Amino acid sequence: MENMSATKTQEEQWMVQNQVFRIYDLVCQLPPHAQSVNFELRRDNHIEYLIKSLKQLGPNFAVLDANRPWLCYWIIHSIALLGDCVDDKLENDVIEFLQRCQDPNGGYGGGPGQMPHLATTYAAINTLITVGGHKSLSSINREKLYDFLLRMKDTSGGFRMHDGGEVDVRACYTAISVAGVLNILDDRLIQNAGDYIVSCQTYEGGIAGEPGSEAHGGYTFCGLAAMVLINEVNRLDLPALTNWVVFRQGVECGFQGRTNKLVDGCYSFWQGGVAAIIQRLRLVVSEQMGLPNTSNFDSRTESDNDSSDSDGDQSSEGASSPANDSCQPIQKGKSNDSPRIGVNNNGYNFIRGPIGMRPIFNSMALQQYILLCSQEEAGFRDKPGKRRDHYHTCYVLSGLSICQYSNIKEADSPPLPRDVMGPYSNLLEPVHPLYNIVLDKFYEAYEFFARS
Ligand SMILES: CC(C)=CCC/C(C)=C/CC/C(C)=C/COP(=O)(O)OP(=O)(O)O
Ligand SMILES: [Zn+2]
Repeated sequence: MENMSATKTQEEQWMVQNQVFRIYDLVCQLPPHAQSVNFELRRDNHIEYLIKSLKQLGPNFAVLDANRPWLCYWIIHSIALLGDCVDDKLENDVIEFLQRCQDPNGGYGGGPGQMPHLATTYAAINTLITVGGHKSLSSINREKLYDFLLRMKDTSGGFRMHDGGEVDVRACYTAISVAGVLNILDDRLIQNAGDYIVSCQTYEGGIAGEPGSEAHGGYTFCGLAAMVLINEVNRLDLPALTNWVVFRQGVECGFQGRTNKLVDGCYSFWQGGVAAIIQRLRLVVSEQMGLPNTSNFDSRTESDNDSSDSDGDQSSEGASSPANDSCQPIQKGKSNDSPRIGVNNNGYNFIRGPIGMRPIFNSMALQQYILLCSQEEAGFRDKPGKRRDHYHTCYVLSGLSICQYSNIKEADSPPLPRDVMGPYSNLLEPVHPLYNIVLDKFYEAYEFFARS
């Protein structure tokens, strides 16, 4: 990768970007007639739709034949985001069904007896963690899963989706994500994975599925989250990535997945999640831009009227910093020789530390798109004119949660009412942005797998 040492041009670029967002804030301000618009989240309807869907599927979850663990994840995660859970019988059905998808040699297939696949493995693990409890968490055969992950490891450093399958950034993320959350991530799995992901960052700044392809929000999320989990995020060109993602929010207020394409509700998470991760990487971003760490590019304007949000947290961003895990000296494109201290921290410090940066996207505008354009009477969709589905319900709700918590400065602090579009009762559960698992469930799994 070309030498990206900080130049004035980059600083200028950043300032232009901020300026664009000032203008964007104005454009997206609600017009006077919008006072009467109903921004309420139809929580009860969504829960009813989701639980009904799960019940209708029966204990075999028999639709989308090769994607049944995904269906479990989309529905169970959505219900958890909405602050609810399913009854014991349904929970049990889910655990036992996923048990039947678990391959004797590790990993989960799309249905019972199907070949294990990294995507359905990720969906199954995230579902079981979201269900939580001893039966669910102990149903995962971590030893065999580790063997499966190692078998999927490719000589390039990346991973294959399944035996004989394609190598891409999705595979890197799903492998690293499940290994991280189950506390089985080690140097053998990590080896050269960063090289592969770095080779997928494009001239636009986003990350593509494979080297030479087009940058896309889905893959950018996967690549960035994986690089944080393996402590190598400083090898990505983060100013370029930031620049790319901020310009993916369209005039419709939703996000697009790639340049010149239409906005779509599901990118509220894929791109919104990227933004949420970058907000926790302030030290690395400022180092890469050649700005002093005391640079105050997250300060609020006076009109925000929040003096507690001055830069007084600078020192606390040290040892316990979320960015600390990833903040070795910058070696873009190069492998880090230093030991990976904290690699088995698995995203815990990342989420616990203070958040160093204000949102880099227009969170209120995205919430408007979600509540007015993506929300149906029950369930969520890509855009008006499209039909609701469980995938969009899951990722639109995940994106809404990201928006609502995008202005908090500390994990566990509740958002201010002014940062939640519509009534405060719209507030969802927070998610861990590296895994897209509801935070409480992540903590439960973190403790469970730290012990076992
Ligand atoms: C964890 C995991 C498995 C992540 C998957 C990430 C993800 C959503 C990747 C997107 C793949 C892709 C190129 C979609 C383009 O679809 P399109 O051409 O229909 O849409 P577009 O016009 O919006 O680009
Ligand atoms: Zn979509």
